[in-house]
Amino acid sequence: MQHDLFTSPEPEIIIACDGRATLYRQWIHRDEAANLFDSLRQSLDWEQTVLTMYGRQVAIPRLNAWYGDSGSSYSYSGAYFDPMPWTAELANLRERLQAYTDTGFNSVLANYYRDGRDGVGWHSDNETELGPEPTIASVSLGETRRFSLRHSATGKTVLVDLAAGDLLVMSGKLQTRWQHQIAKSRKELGARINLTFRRVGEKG
Ligand SMILES: O=C(O)CCC(=O)C(=O)O
Ligand SMILES: [Fe+2]
Repeated sequence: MQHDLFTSPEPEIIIACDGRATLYRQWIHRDEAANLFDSLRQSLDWEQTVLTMYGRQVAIPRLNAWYGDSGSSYSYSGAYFDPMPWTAELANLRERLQAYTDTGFNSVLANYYRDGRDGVGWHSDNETELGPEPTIASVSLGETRRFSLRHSATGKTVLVDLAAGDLLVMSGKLQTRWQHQIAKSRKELGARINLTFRRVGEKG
């Protein structure tokens, strides 16, 4: 059974004001996290998204892939994604996350940071399709990277290093009151995969 591949760590409350961020360190056991990283790196259909910004074509500094139920299409910084059907591994993770967080997820955005030069700039996951107070479950695999959260009104910043197997659950008003990023780094860093499970509303 898959059950012993997952742990039940004590939650660490990262943010409890103007939204919630809760960290479950090593939610996936180290060995299993390493296997999953290798497998997803090879099996997911990684794409280079190119956005049009101020009339120029800009390749975002990471690869990504979008999986989900059919109908859960999603726009992200002006790019449209139609999800690919769930792979067995992603479907299995979704099942575990749904049971663990008591939330329904219909899609997952996978990000692949090849090295320290890849990252994601300050943003909120506040697209209307996600609804006003989305619960987003973020699973990290591979290299440890620093995740920063910044409170929009006060500028208060909270830093958390996300390591292989860690689960971060963001909910409540977090996506309206806070922004987050994975800063680029000058350090020699290995590759990292992050999976953000989301619930996207059906579009009319
Ligand atoms: O890589 C991460 O930990 C965060 C990714 C993220 O913020 C996003 O996909 O919206
Ligand atoms: Fe995000």
